[in-house]
Amino acid sequence: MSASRLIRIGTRSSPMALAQAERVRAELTALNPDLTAEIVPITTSGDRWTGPLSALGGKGAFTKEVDEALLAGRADLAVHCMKDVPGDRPVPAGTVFAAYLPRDDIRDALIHPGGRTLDQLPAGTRVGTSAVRRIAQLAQSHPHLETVPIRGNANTRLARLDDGAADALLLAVSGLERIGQAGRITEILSVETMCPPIGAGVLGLQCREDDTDTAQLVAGMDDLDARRQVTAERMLLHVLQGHCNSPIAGHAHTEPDGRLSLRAKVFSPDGKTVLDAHEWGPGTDPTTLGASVAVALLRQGAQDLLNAIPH
Ligand SMILES: NCc1[nH]cc(CCC(=O)O)c1CC(=O)O
Repeated sequence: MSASRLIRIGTRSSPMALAQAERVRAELTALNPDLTAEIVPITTSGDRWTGPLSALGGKGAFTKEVDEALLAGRADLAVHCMKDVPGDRPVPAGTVFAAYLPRDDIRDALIHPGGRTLDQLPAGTRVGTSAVRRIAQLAQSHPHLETVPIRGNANTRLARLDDGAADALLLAVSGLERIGQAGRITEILSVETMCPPIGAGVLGLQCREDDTDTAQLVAGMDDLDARRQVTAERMLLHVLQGHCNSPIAGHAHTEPDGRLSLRAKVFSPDGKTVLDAHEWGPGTDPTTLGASVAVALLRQGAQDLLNAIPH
Protein backbone atom coordinates (compact mmCIF):
# COMPACT_ATOMS: atom_id res chain seq x y z
CA MET A 1 0.00 0.00 0.00
CA SER A 2 1.31 3.50 -0.84
CA ALA A 3 2.49 5.37 2.26
CA SER A 4 0.22 8.35 1.57
CA ARG A 5 -2.97 6.23 1.40
CA LEU A 6 -6.22 7.87 2.49
CA ILE A 7 -8.83 5.68 4.18
CA ARG A 8 -12.40 7.01 4.30
CA ILE A 9 -14.34 5.50 7.21
CA GLY A 10 -18.10 5.44 6.60
CA THR A 11 -20.38 5.51 9.61
CA ARG A 12 -23.83 6.50 10.81
CA SER A 13 -23.92 10.06 12.06
CA SER A 14 -25.19 9.40 15.62
CA PRO A 15 -22.85 10.44 18.45
CA MET A 16 -22.23 6.76 19.34
CA ALA A 17 -21.45 5.80 15.75
CA LEU A 18 -19.13 8.79 15.31
CA ALA A 19 -17.33 7.89 18.56
CA GLN A 20 -16.91 4.32 17.28
CA ALA A 21 -15.54 5.52 13.95
CA GLU A 22 -13.13 7.85 15.72
CA ARG A 23 -11.87 4.89 17.81
CA VAL A 24 -11.17 2.98 14.58
CA ARG A 25 -9.53 6.00 12.96
CA ALA A 26 -7.24 6.52 15.97
CA GLU A 27 -6.26 2.84 16.16
CA LEU A 28 -5.65 2.62 12.40
CA THR A 29 -3.42 5.68 12.26
CA ALA A 30 -1.57 4.60 15.43
CA LEU A 31 -0.81 1.26 13.72
CA ASN A 32 0.03 2.99 10.40
CA PRO A 33 1.60 6.43 11.07
CA ASP A 34 1.87 7.26 7.35
CA LEU A 35 -1.83 6.62 6.83
CA THR A 36 -4.46 9.37 6.62
CA ALA A 37 -7.95 8.37 7.74
CA GLU A 38 -11.05 10.54 7.61
CA ILE A 39 -14.60 9.95 8.78
CA VAL A 40 -17.51 10.07 6.32
CA PRO A 41 -20.77 10.56 8.29
CA ILE A 42 -23.82 8.97 6.62
CA THR A 43 -27.38 9.52 7.85
CA THR A 44 -29.40 6.33 7.57
CA SER A 45 -33.14 5.83 7.27
CA GLY A 46 -33.07 4.28 10.75
CA ASP A 47 -31.60 7.49 12.14
CA ARG A 48 -34.19 9.67 10.43
CA TRP A 49 -37.21 7.49 11.23
CA THR A 50 -38.70 7.78 14.72
CA GLY A 51 -41.41 5.15 14.31
CA PRO A 52 -41.17 1.38 14.75
CA LEU A 53 -38.19 -0.17 12.96
CA SER A 54 -40.42 -2.86 11.46
CA ALA A 55 -41.99 -0.17 9.25
CA LEU A 56 -38.57 0.31 7.67
CA GLY A 57 -37.87 -3.36 7.08
CA GLY A 58 -35.84 -3.95 10.21
CA LYS A 59 -32.24 -3.37 11.20
CA GLY A 60 -31.11 -2.85 7.63
CA ALA A 61 -32.38 0.65 8.32
CA PHE A 62 -29.16 1.35 10.23
CA THR A 63 -26.77 -0.17 7.71
CA LYS A 64 -28.18 0.11 4.17
CA GLU A 65 -26.89 3.58 3.31
CA VAL A 66 -23.47 2.87 4.81
CA ASP A 67 -23.21 -0.31 2.74
CA GLU A 68 -24.22 1.65 -0.36
CA ALA A 69 -21.50 4.26 0.26
CA LEU A 70 -18.95 1.46 0.63
CA LEU A 71 -19.98 -0.23 -2.62
CA ALA A 72 -20.17 3.10 -4.48
CA GLY A 73 -16.60 3.90 -3.46
CA ARG A 74 -17.58 6.92 -1.33
CA ALA A 75 -16.09 5.12 1.69
CA ASP A 76 -13.40 2.44 2.05
CA LEU A 77 -14.30 1.04 5.46
CA ALA A 78 -17.65 0.82 7.23
CA VAL A 79 -17.92 0.56 11.03
CA HIS A 80 -21.03 -1.24 12.23
CA CYS A 81 -22.38 -2.31 15.60
CA MET A 82 -22.81 -6.02 14.83
CA LYS A 83 -25.95 -5.89 16.90
CA ASP A 84 -27.42 -3.67 14.17
CA VAL A 85 -26.39 -5.81 11.19
CA PRO A 86 -29.39 -7.84 9.95
CA GLY A 87 -29.08 -11.57 10.63
CA ASP A 88 -31.78 -12.75 8.24
CA ARG A 89 -29.84 -11.86 5.09
CA PRO A 90 -26.19 -12.20 4.01
CA VAL A 91 -23.88 -9.21 4.13
CA PRO A 92 -24.19 -7.19 0.91
CA ALA A 93 -22.55 -8.94 -2.04
CA GLY A 94 -19.10 -7.60 -2.75
CA THR A 95 -18.36 -6.74 0.89
CA VAL A 96 -16.70 -8.63 3.74
CA PHE A 97 -16.20 -8.12 7.48
CA ALA A 98 -12.41 -7.85 7.53
CA ALA A 99 -12.12 -7.38 11.30
CA TYR A 100 -14.06 -7.51 14.53
CA LEU A 101 -12.75 -5.38 17.39
CA PRO A 102 -12.34 -6.89 20.89
CA ARG A 103 -15.77 -7.26 22.46
CA ASP A 104 -16.97 -4.55 24.79
CA ASP A 105 -19.39 -5.11 27.70
CA ILE A 106 -22.42 -7.08 26.42
CA ARG A 107 -24.76 -6.23 29.29
CA ASP A 108 -27.71 -3.84 29.46
CA ALA A 109 -27.95 -1.06 32.01
CA LEU A 110 -30.83 0.50 33.90
CA ILE A 111 -30.87 4.29 34.08
CA HIS A 112 -33.19 5.60 36.80
CA PRO A 113 -32.88 9.28 37.86
CA GLY A 114 -33.85 8.36 41.44
CA GLY A 115 -31.08 5.76 41.65
CA ARG A 116 -33.41 2.78 42.19
CA THR A 117 -32.42 -0.68 40.97
CA LEU A 118 -34.70 -2.73 38.73
CA ASP A 119 -36.01 -4.72 41.71
CA GLN A 120 -36.70 -1.48 43.63
CA LEU A 121 -38.85 0.10 40.89
CA PRO A 122 -42.46 0.40 42.05
CA ALA A 123 -45.34 -1.16 40.10
CA GLY A 124 -46.35 0.94 37.11
CA THR A 125 -42.90 2.44 36.57
CA ARG A 126 -42.59 3.34 32.88
CA VAL A 127 -39.40 1.80 31.44
CA GLY A 128 -38.44 3.25 28.04
CA THR A 129 -37.45 0.73 25.39
CA SER A 130 -38.58 -0.34 21.93
CA ALA A 131 -36.50 -3.53 21.81
CA VAL A 132 -38.76 -6.61 21.75
CA ARG A 133 -35.92 -8.53 23.40
CA ARG A 134 -35.94 -6.18 26.40
CA ILE A 135 -39.75 -5.88 26.53
CA ALA A 136 -40.25 -9.66 26.58
CA GLN A 137 -37.65 -10.27 29.30
CA LEU A 138 -38.97 -7.43 31.46
CA ALA A 139 -42.50 -8.80 31.08
CA GLN A 140 -41.22 -12.15 32.31
CA SER A 141 -39.08 -11.00 35.23
CA HIS A 142 -40.83 -7.77 36.28
CA PRO A 143 -44.45 -7.98 35.04
CA HIS A 144 -45.48 -5.14 37.39
CA LEU A 145 -43.41 -2.65 35.35
CA GLU A 146 -44.71 -0.89 32.24
CA THR A 147 -42.70 -0.37 29.02
CA VAL A 148 -43.10 2.71 26.87
CA PRO A 149 -41.70 2.88 23.32
CA ILE A 150 -38.67 5.11 23.03
CA ARG A 151 -36.58 5.13 19.85
CA GLY A 152 -33.72 7.28 18.65
CA ASN A 153 -30.04 7.16 19.44
CA ALA A 154 -28.81 6.77 23.01
CA ASN A 155 -28.36 10.52 23.51
CA THR A 156 -31.93 11.18 22.30
CA ARG A 157 -33.30 8.55 24.67
CA LEU A 158 -31.43 10.04 27.63
CA ALA A 159 -32.86 13.45 26.74
CA ARG A 160 -36.38 12.03 26.49
CA LEU A 161 -35.93 10.42 29.92
CA ASP A 162 -34.92 13.81 31.29
CA ASP A 163 -38.03 15.31 29.67
CA GLY A 164 -40.25 12.80 31.49
CA ALA A 165 -41.19 10.59 28.51
CA ALA A 166 -40.28 7.61 30.73
CA ASP A 167 -39.35 6.98 34.37
CA ALA A 168 -36.34 4.79 33.52
CA LEU A 169 -34.38 3.51 30.51
CA LEU A 170 -32.71 0.30 29.42
CA LEU A 171 -29.61 0.92 27.31
CA ALA A 172 -26.46 -1.04 26.48
CA VAL A 173 -23.47 -0.49 28.77
CA SER A 174 -21.12 -0.45 25.76
CA GLY A 175 -23.12 2.23 24.00
CA LEU A 176 -23.22 4.45 27.09
CA GLU A 177 -19.47 4.01 27.60
CA ARG A 178 -18.77 4.99 23.99
CA ILE A 179 -20.69 8.26 24.31
CA GLY A 180 -19.22 9.06 27.74
CA GLN A 181 -22.51 8.56 29.57
CA ALA A 182 -21.63 5.56 31.75
CA GLY A 183 -22.06 7.86 34.75
CA ARG A 184 -25.83 7.76 34.15
CA ILE A 185 -25.93 4.00 34.85
CA THR A 186 -27.92 3.06 37.96
CA GLU A 187 -27.54 -0.70 37.70
CA ILE A 188 -25.80 -3.09 35.30
CA LEU A 189 -28.16 -6.02 34.68
CA SER A 190 -26.80 -9.56 34.74
CA VAL A 191 -27.12 -11.58 31.54
CA GLU A 192 -29.40 -13.84 33.59
CA THR A 193 -31.82 -10.96 34.12
CA MET A 194 -31.46 -9.44 30.67
CA CYS A 195 -29.93 -11.71 28.02
CA PRO A 196 -28.10 -9.52 25.46
CA PRO A 197 -28.80 -9.26 21.72
CA ILE A 198 -26.83 -11.21 19.15
CA GLY A 199 -23.63 -9.30 18.36
CA ALA A 200 -23.80 -7.08 21.44
CA GLY A 201 -20.68 -5.06 22.11
CA VAL A 202 -18.84 -5.96 18.90
CA LEU A 203 -17.81 -3.48 16.23
CA GLY A 204 -17.37 -4.94 12.75
CA LEU A 205 -15.12 -3.39 10.10
CA GLN A 206 -16.51 -3.98 6.63
CA CYS A 207 -14.77 -3.29 3.33
CA ARG A 208 -15.16 -4.15 -0.34
CA GLU A 209 -14.28 -7.77 -0.99
CA ASP A 210 -11.79 -6.83 -3.75
CA ASP A 211 -10.11 -4.10 -1.67
CA THR A 212 -7.28 -6.28 -0.38
CA ASP A 213 -5.23 -3.23 0.65
CA THR A 214 -7.87 -2.12 3.17
CA ALA A 215 -8.58 -5.68 4.29
CA GLN A 216 -4.88 -6.22 5.02
CA LEU A 217 -4.71 -2.86 6.76
CA VAL A 218 -7.39 -3.75 9.31
CA ALA A 219 -6.56 -7.46 9.62
CA GLY A 220 -4.19 -6.63 12.47
CA MET A 221 -7.14 -5.23 14.46
CA ASP A 222 -9.16 -8.46 14.22
CA ASP A 223 -9.85 -10.14 17.57
CA LEU A 224 -10.11 -13.93 17.19
CA ASP A 225 -12.39 -14.46 20.21
CA ALA A 226 -14.79 -11.75 19.04
CA ARG A 227 -14.78 -13.22 15.51
CA ARG A 228 -15.59 -16.70 16.76
CA GLN A 229 -18.29 -15.47 19.14
CA VAL A 230 -19.99 -13.29 16.51
CA THR A 231 -19.78 -16.10 13.96
CA ALA A 232 -21.54 -18.54 16.32
CA GLU A 233 -24.18 -15.98 17.33
CA ARG A 234 -24.92 -14.86 13.77
CA MET A 235 -25.15 -18.43 12.51
CA LEU A 236 -27.81 -19.00 15.16
CA LEU A 237 -29.64 -15.87 14.00
CA HIS A 238 -29.36 -16.97 10.37
CA VAL A 239 -30.79 -20.44 11.06
CA LEU A 240 -33.65 -18.88 13.05
CA GLN A 241 -34.06 -16.18 10.35
CA GLY A 242 -34.08 -13.61 13.14
CA HIS A 243 -34.77 -9.97 12.32
CA CYS A 244 -35.07 -6.72 14.22
CA ASN A 245 -38.49 -7.57 15.61
CA SER A 246 -37.51 -11.09 16.68
CA PRO A 247 -37.51 -11.69 20.45
CA ILE A 248 -34.16 -13.50 20.25
CA ALA A 249 -31.28 -13.04 22.68
CA GLY A 250 -27.98 -14.82 23.08
CA HIS A 251 -24.32 -14.58 23.72
CA ALA A 252 -21.26 -16.64 23.10
CA HIS A 253 -18.17 -16.51 25.23
CA THR A 254 -14.80 -18.19 25.17
CA GLU A 255 -14.05 -20.54 28.08
CA PRO A 256 -10.56 -20.57 29.62
CA ASP A 257 -9.83 -23.87 27.80
CA GLY A 258 -10.69 -22.24 24.43
CA ARG A 259 -14.09 -23.92 24.02
CA LEU A 260 -16.92 -21.72 22.87
CA SER A 261 -20.09 -21.45 24.93
CA LEU A 262 -23.33 -20.27 23.31
CA ARG A 263 -26.53 -19.65 25.21
CA ALA A 264 -29.58 -18.30 23.41
CA LYS A 265 -33.24 -17.67 24.20
CA VAL A 266 -36.42 -17.08 22.21
CA PHE A 267 -39.38 -15.42 23.91
CA SER A 268 -43.04 -14.90 23.28
CA PRO A 269 -43.59 -11.11 23.15
CA ASP A 270 -45.41 -11.22 26.50
CA GLY A 271 -42.50 -13.06 28.10
CA LYS A 272 -44.75 -15.90 29.22
CA THR A 273 -42.87 -18.44 27.08
CA VAL A 274 -39.08 -18.58 27.24
CA LEU A 275 -37.10 -21.13 25.22
CA ASP A 276 -33.52 -21.56 26.38
CA ALA A 277 -30.60 -23.54 24.97
CA HIS A 278 -26.96 -23.62 26.03
CA GLU A 279 -24.22 -25.67 24.37
CA TRP A 280 -20.43 -25.74 24.08
CA GLY A 281 -18.21 -26.52 21.12
CA PRO A 282 -14.66 -26.17 19.81
CA GLY A 283 -13.65 -22.54 19.30
CA THR A 284 -12.43 -23.55 15.85
CA ASP A 285 -15.96 -24.42 14.66
CA PRO A 286 -18.33 -21.61 15.73
CA THR A 287 -20.78 -22.12 12.86
CA THR A 288 -21.59 -25.68 13.92
CA LEU A 289 -22.23 -24.50 17.48
CA GLY A 290 -24.47 -21.66 16.29
CA ALA A 291 -26.50 -24.01 14.10
CA SER A 292 -26.76 -26.64 16.86
CA VAL A 293 -28.12 -24.20 19.44
CA ALA A 294 -30.58 -22.83 16.86
CA VAL A 295 -31.82 -26.37 16.14
CA ALA A 296 -32.18 -27.02 19.87
CA LEU A 297 -34.42 -23.93 20.10
CA LEU A 298 -36.40 -24.99 17.01
CA ARG A 299 -36.97 -28.38 18.63
CA GLN A 300 -38.44 -26.53 21.62
CA GLY A 301 -40.91 -24.72 19.32
CA ALA A 302 -39.03 -21.52 18.43
CA GLN A 303 -40.44 -21.46 14.88
CA ASP A 304 -44.01 -21.00 16.16
CA LEU A 305 -42.92 -18.10 18.36
CA LEU A 306 -40.95 -16.44 15.55
CA ASN A 307 -43.72 -16.97 12.96
CA ALA A 308 -46.11 -15.14 15.26
CA ILE A 309 -44.01 -11.96 15.02
CA PRO A 310 -44.57 -9.69 11.99
CA HIS A 311 -41.41 -8.83 10.09
N1 LIG B 1 -29.28 0.70 17.59
C1 LIG B 1 -29.05 0.83 18.98
C2 LIG B 1 -27.74 0.26 19.38
N2 LIG B 1 -26.93 -0.45 18.54
C3 LIG B 1 -25.81 -0.89 19.29
C4 LIG B 1 -25.98 -0.42 20.58
C5 LIG B 1 -25.10 -0.69 21.73
C6 LIG B 1 -23.65 -0.91 21.36
C7 LIG B 1 -23.35 -2.32 20.88
O1 LIG B 1 -24.05 -3.30 21.24
O2 LIG B 1 -22.33 -2.45 20.17
C8 LIG B 1 -27.15 0.35 20.64
C9 LIG B 1 -27.67 1.09 21.81
C10 LIG B 1 -28.43 0.23 22.81
O3 LIG B 1 -28.89 -0.87 22.48
O4 LIG B 1 -28.55 0.68 23.97
